[in-house]
Amino acid sequence: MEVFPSPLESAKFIADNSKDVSVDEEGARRVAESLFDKVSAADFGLAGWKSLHELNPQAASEEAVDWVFLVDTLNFSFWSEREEQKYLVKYKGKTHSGYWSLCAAVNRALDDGIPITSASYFATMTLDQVKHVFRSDTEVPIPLIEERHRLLNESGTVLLEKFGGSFLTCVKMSEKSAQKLLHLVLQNFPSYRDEAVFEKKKVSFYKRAQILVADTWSVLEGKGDGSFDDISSLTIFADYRIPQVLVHLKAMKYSEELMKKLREGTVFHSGDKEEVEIRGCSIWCCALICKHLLELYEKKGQDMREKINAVLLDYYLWDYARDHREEMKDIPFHRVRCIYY
Ligand SMILES: Nc1nc2c(c(CN[C@H]3C=C[C@H](O)[C@@H]3O)cn2[C@@H]2O[C@H](COP(=O)(O)O)[C@@H](O)[C@H]2O)c(=O)[nH]1
Repeated sequence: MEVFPSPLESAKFIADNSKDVSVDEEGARRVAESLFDKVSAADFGLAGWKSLHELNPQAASEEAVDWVFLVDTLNFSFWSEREEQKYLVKYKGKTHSGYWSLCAAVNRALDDGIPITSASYFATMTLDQVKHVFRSDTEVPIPLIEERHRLLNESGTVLLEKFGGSFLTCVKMSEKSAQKLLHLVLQNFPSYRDEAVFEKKKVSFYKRAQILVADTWSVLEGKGDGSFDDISSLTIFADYRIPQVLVHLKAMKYSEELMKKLREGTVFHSGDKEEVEIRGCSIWCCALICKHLLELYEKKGQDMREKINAVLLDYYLWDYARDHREEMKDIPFHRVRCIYY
């Protein structure tokens, strides 16, 4: 497998050479200050993954780990061309959109007795079965349904052939190292190789691979096979919501030219210069926010390295973006239709 620089090294290189996106160091510092009191709250930590999100598995079982693998294999591209016409899934009396619509559809299937999280099932699912499981409660189908079908078959087959059908087997092979698990996923599951070329250099983001490791850490509550001693080595997950919230919080800025393209709803392609700059600067910006937060606590004699890392900062910012849609509506998100985020 080709060797790419890590997402953090890539992000530094991109931020140093970016033309249309800039990280505002002062803005990042102000965001860190505004989060100072929040990071010590209980739901900022690992426990929030379950306590704040009813659709996430509440157990820490092998089945819960398989749920995480299935969901993160499909955890991409929920945005719709028009806000008023989008894929929605009704589940237990609530209507879910975006990422949560995926989780709702998975839980709906499980309640209906469809073993959607079992590799032996999704490795050989037909397109029609995938369409049924992920059927929409509006006229708008889930985006990229054919790609989702291909990824289910591909990743289910690898899971059966190499890991006995259980992602927990893969986790155990990582020997409690987040980086080892990240690289096992990249080596064995091609759809997770989220890479690009920028200014003639190879760069990586590994959004789904890193969130898979992070969600595995979360579902196992940071204990046992999920007690990754190097979880802080992960970066945030470069999706299309984190950039939006960083610009909203004035920690990152777009050029007038880029803002114009985004406002016009321009659809970019994976690897486009604008997309790479947005994603790389987002990762670098959050690394700075984490650094400033740790320094603020250090000044008070507190070592918060167990409580503050890019994973928990990401979860917080992503949930913030979800809860502040209205206030953020003037900040456009970048549109790329792809299987990476
Ligand atoms: N950076 C980052 N990106 C994330 C997530 C999640 C789900 N994680 C939740 C589960 C447990 C945690 O507690 C989180 O609350 C989904 N996404 C991405 O967002 C986009 C969907 O957005 P919307 O259309 O608004 O639903 C899409 O690219 C999807 O891949 C995250 O956590 N971080």
